[in-house]
Amino acid sequence: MSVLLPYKFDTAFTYAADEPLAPGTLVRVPLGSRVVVGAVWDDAPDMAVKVKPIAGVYAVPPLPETTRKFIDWVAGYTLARRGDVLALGLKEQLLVAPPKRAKQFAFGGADPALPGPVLSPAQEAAATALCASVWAQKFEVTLLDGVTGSGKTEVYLEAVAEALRLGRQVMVLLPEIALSIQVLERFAARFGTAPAVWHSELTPAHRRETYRAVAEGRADVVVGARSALFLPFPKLGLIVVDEEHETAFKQEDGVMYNARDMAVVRAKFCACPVVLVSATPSLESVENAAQGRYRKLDLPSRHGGASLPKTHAIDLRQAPPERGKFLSPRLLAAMRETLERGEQAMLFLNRRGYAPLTLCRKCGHRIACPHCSAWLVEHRSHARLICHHCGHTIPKPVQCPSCEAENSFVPIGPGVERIAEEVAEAFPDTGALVMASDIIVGPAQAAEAARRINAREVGIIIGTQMVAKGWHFPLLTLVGVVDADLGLAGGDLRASEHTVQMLHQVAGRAGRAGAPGQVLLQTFAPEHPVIAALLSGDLQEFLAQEAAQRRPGHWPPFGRLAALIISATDERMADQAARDLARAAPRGQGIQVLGPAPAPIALLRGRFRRRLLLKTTREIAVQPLLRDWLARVEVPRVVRVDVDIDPVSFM
Ligand SMILES: Nc1ncnc2c1ncn2[C@@H]1O[C@H](COP(=O)(O)OP(=O)(O)OP(=O)(O)O)[C@@H](O)[C@H]1O
Ligand SMILES: [Zn+2]
Repeated sequence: MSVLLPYKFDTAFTYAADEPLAPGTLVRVPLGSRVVVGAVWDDAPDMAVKVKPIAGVYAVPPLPETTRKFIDWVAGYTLARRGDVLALGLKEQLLVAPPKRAKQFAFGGADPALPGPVLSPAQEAAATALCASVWAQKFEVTLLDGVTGSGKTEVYLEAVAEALRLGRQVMVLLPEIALSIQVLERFAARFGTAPAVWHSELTPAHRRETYRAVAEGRADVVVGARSALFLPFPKLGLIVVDEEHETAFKQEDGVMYNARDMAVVRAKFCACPVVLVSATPSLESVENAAQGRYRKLDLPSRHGGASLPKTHAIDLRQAPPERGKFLSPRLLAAMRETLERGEQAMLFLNRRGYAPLTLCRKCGHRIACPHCSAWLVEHRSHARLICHHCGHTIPKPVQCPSCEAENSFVPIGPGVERIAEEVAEAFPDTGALVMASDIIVGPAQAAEAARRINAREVGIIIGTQMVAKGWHFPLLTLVGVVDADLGLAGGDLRASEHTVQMLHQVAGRAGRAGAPGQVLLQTFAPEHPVIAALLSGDLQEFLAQEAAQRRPGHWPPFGRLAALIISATDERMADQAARDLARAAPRGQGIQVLGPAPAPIALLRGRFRRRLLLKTTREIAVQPLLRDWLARVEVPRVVRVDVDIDPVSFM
């Protein structure tokens, strides 16, 4: 009998059992001197080896065949070891039996018969189409593309209700579930009970109970982060990926997978529909819809007659802020008017901390991280300088290590904390709230932030990307983007696309209820295509331009891309390995290898990093090329080669 272990092995091991066990059965098996968890797998056992007996069987339902096939497929696609993929959903701690007296708590019981809102004709049409797919129980991908505030959530909740009526389970993936308190509340309101949740901040006991409830089919609606994909649903009937364009769906370490794409694969194995939802869909999904691979449903207007916010640029070359400040007079005036009307304003700056750079004003020395090619970022809330890549932190130095001047360090540029300081000076009587991932940590704090905003204790919200998505604050009518040009620099393939998506999403928080919204973009480049797209609101035209730029060079989604990241603590070894790999690179029609080049973050956590990119035309699969390539080059053990299929980040 072969058993796959959730550790760094690609192959399943062979064990003996007294009686045959069904594939997927979760077992305890000896491994060296330990006893570990494993899953009976579908591979043929290796008869040549002397086998040990299994040590025990867990009283948990076996991993369904759809889950096992999915795990094998993800490993094959991402070039990860199968054991590492299995480990994304199976951990020993999850299987510990619950204490005898533990209360069978609250899973399932979502009631699809409770009434939803009365849908508009456009919403109704989309909901009916989705419900028909759910009812048919066959694989189909739908892109639900609707403007911000058009009621996409209400529409997919109807599809969830349909799956529940059929007795099926539903998986809803959200990019940042720990912060998605408002979405969870809407599920609870719609179905009379809170959904099961799955994310990294659950307590071990909560995880264990949730795992069991999913495996036993008791958890009917699971709202989760990307790792929910690997839960052992026995009767999955619908997958929803909300905010499908979000880069947070890409796991960047360990098994590098894109949960949006893998959700489509998961649905295929389960023969169920999958719905990708966004107001700013990715070029990938738009192209898939254009090619007829995905069905597209549109919601062209906001619910209840609310209009989309008007967007204007503030040209900082003509109307700069006061010296040493970051908010222009026009933005400050708009904030004042908004507050006077009893409405709320939001300032967006995608930079945590107080200042991104700290510099000695005597000698120009900048404080960098010793382990990364990055500056340390000052966080006044923590009274420290912090590396955003590795977490290295020091108190702000009193003396410059370079010229020994005292108290000579000055902050350069703004982070959200510095904007909050400026807001406090300009609006001393208005409650302000900073929302950033190091300040609002976890679901409880997110809920408290939402409560304070809704209770009007807060007039001005200052936030990073955390505030961009999903939130619905009825009184919020003004969004000010402090630095709309941030994110455009750098050669990232999708820099423009991602900037448009993020800024359009944050703009979409304004004017969602009665009062009209307005968006002000502070920029030095109002003529830039990204800013122009935001001003016109014509995202289709923008994506068409993006497509026209990417198509000729076979850049995704018009070709395939994989990255090799070569890293070592010794810079020369990283260079040597990168050169060796480059020399052995695959060649041929439709294949191109770029690099090696130092990665944009050339030093990360003490490792020097080099990158190679493999780009092919669409009809060429990159996995066999990569397998063959990596097998032909011997790389010293101390050099790590990470393979990133469909890279999202180019850092
Ligand atoms: N038919 C309806 N009846 C009553 N309220 C509705 C209806 N449709 C939408 N709403 C309300 O309008 C608001 C916006 O809807 P929803 O959040 O579903 O939009 P969305 O398209 O998911 O937004 P976004 O992409 O900006 O997050 C919500 O408060 C929602 O409850
Ligand atoms: Zn660092």
